[in-house]
Amino acid sequence: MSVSPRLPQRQRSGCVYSSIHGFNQDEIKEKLQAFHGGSIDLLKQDSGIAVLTINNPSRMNAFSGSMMIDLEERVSQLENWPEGKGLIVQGAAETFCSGSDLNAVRAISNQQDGMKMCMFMQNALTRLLRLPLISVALVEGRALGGGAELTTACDFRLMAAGSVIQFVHKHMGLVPGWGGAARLVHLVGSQNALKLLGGAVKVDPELGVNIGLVDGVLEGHQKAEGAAPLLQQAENWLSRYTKGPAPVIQAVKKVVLSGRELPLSEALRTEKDIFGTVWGAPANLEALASKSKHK
Ligand SMILES: CCCC(=O)SCCNC(=O)CCNC(=O)[C@H](O)C(C)(C)COP(=O)(O)OP(=O)(O)OC[C@H]1O[C@@H](n2cnc3c(N)ncnc32)[C@H](O)[C@@H]1OP(=O)(O)O
Repeated sequence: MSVSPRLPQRQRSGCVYSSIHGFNQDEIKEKLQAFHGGSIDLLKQDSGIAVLTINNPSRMNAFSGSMMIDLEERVSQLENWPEGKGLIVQGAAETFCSGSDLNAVRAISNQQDGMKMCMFMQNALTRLLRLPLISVALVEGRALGGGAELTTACDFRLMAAGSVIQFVHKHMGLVPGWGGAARLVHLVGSQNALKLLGGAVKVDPELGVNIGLVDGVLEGHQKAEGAAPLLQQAENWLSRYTKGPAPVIQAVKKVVLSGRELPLSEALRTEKDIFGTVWGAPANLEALASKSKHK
């Protein structure tokens, strides 16, 4: 999907890096493929809400190399989903994601491979954030390192009671490299981002809400007798924003995206173009014919 007609070429494809940056996707894919295990599973539902599951429970849902490739492929599938409106990103087996698979990290710890992996994941997560779907990370258990970065590649974050988001990079002698620092600054401001990264702070739901990282707290079964399953709670939470026809919901996401990423004049022109796709379109004409009141 092209984000908008006015984004620069490399943003139009959703990617940050291409061959002009010396990035060769096929080359790094071949390398990543050697580190297998786990999967990224995609379930597209009739409701227009898809569920993306990080699935590598024996390693606390750490990202193997093949899972990085899976992620990129799932994002491509979501970019080509005309009926899509929303996306929930969750981890399997009651935990979110413990970041990069440390076995793969050790094997590609040289400078060159590290840069390539970094560019690959930045591209994939930037495209995830730029999907014309309203996305939410459902954090249950731990979101560590790259897992914490992944949560920032969604529009919203929901945390189950007792969960933790932690940018542990400093403890690994690293900084975020999957775009998580840049996105974190946008979400919580540079002061809070500096505290979270500099202190490798454990963000619980209360702190997350206070600093604006987290948009809602869900009750786990353990806490609230009879509480709905977390995925159901997340779907209910998201459905208030995805109610309506897909072209309208996608247009909502696109105008916000252009406002977030583009300088004002460009964002305004892009908004005009996106407006043009919904003006006089079926949902608009239907609403006009029904003389709906907004009481
Ligand atoms: C730019 C990206 C930067 C990054 O993401 S760097 C990676 C950052 N993440 C980490 O350092 C996480 C390291 N892991 C941990 O701290 C702990 O395993 C963790 C997640 C708190 C869970 O602790 P526990 O509940 O005590 O469970 P455990 O340690 O026995 O783990 C269960 C099995 O999962 C494995 N595991 C967890 N995180 C992993 C990872 N990132 N890569 C590879 N394997 C990982 C862990 O080795 C263990 O496996 P095994 O049972 O010993 O075979």
